[in-house]
Amino acid sequence: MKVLSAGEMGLADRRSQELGIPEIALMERAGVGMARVILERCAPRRALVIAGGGNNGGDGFVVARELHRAGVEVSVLPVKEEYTGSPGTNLRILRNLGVRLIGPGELDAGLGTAEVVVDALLGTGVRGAPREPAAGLIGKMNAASAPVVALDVPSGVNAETGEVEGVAVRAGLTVAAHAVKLGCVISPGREHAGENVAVDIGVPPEADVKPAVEWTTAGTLRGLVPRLREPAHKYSAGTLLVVAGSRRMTGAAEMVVRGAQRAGCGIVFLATAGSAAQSLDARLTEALVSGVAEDRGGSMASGALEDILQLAERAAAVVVGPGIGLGQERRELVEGVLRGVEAPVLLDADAVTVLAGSEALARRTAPAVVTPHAGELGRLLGSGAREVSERRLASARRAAEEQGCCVLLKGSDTIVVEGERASVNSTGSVALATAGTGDVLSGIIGALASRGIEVYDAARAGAWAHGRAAEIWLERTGWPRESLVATDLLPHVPEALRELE
Ligand SMILES: NC(=O)C1=CN([C@@H]2O[C@H](COP(=O)(O)OP(=O)(O)OC[C@H]3O[C@@H](n4cnc5c(N)ncnc54)[C@H](O)[C@@H]3O)[C@@H](O)[C@H]2O)[C@@H](O)CC1
Ligand SMILES: [K+]
Repeated sequence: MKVLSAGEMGLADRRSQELGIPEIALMERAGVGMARVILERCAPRRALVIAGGGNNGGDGFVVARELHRAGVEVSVLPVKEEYTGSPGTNLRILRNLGVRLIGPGELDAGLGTAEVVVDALLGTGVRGAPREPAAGLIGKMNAASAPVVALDVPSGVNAETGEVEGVAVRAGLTVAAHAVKLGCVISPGREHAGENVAVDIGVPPEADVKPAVEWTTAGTLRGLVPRLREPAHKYSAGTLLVVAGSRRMTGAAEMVVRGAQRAGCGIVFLATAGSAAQSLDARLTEALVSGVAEDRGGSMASGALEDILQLAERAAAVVVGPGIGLGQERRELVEGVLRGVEAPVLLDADAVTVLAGSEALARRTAPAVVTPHAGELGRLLGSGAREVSERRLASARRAAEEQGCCVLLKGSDTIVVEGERASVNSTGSVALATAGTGDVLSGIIGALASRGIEVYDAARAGAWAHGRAAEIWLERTGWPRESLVATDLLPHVPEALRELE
């Protein structure tokens, strides 16, 4: 699957036209391809096409003609009085064919009988929140009982960013011209798009564009994760220090360690609160567990820093955060690790939260990666979870710039940003929305970093393998996705990583 931003698609389109391919030829191939997908997937007897005033509406007119040609009873609602250019030509053909054109007054009846509603209202040309009458039409489409297929982009979704400023169509399927639009793989646009499919519209390779934001697939990662080379001993295979857990939170530490072990770490050291060490040592037979100083609540104390830095000297990477708890002492501990550890450091969970307002991360020059979800990133940025959820790519970019580190923003669309580089992960499932999966992810990324992979690549490869492990679990068990628990991922991590060889 190819993913391009709206701007990149516009460039590919302009270049194609400069090479002499007429706009109407691109529109024709787009509409023909989109209609074929609709016929194959939905096989409707009656369809309603809602067409906007731009080229997205023009695609809709071609789709309507193709559905009509295939024997579907089609109604088309053109929102504008007068059409010119390629959309105008295609609307004229519909008139000549006697395809039923309806006005707003007949919309409810059309929606009531349609077996598919085709959203050709707004595409990549939308600017700002949908105005009337588009906004009202989007509401009607969302209230329809028939499935909605969006052409190119669900109307109202920003194809560049995935942001939704006002209302937006909720489609079951989005059929894009040439490439899936970036805004359809980034939340919340991703959820509005449903399944994404792209159809070929004849853009020649000479006109194509290399995307600035990578859609991370096995293909883009292949060869990145090295196989162990002989002779390997446990240290050469990657040593990782995990700083995690507290008296009341031992599971998080365990899952980070296990994730790292399955991702090929040669040896994992765990530094945890003294009172948690014994039980973790018993559970983690292959890890070297050290109990360090803790406060009265059973969380690691700032006085543990010296021991932790000593352990870190033997490690090629360090993961800090899961289950360590909050408060000033943890903040001092995390700041101390950022100051004192030269090896790549991954900060997750509580370690991200305690850094709100701290300058330790921004000051650090050695590699670092933070792996927050929207709430944690919202605290780090001081912008709040809602702002991050609504503007995910922009928020991740801002954090990466302000903190001068790699940022992995968790979500159905896991986004990884460092400097100018950005990527969106292609694997995963809603099954991952369960406790502890983030801990496993930290372990995987930490292990990859400990094996010498730079943090940006470790983060995107780790996210990919983590999502892929969930997919493999679903394929193998056939169980409902709600049933997945975080440790189910572990046996599938090696299989996922093997797909990258
Ligand atoms: N040029 C290309 O690369 C190709 C584009 N195609 C289609 O063309 C689309 C882009 O076409 P356009 O650039 O004409 O743009 P759109 O058709 O996406 O949108 C433009 C129309 O929306 C209206 N509009 C914009 N913002 C609005 C708002 N906030 N509220 C209400 N109305 C608003 C404009 O007045 C105009 O009528 C693509 O999404 C795709 O569907 C395809 O035909 C294939 C080739
Ligand atoms: K659309």
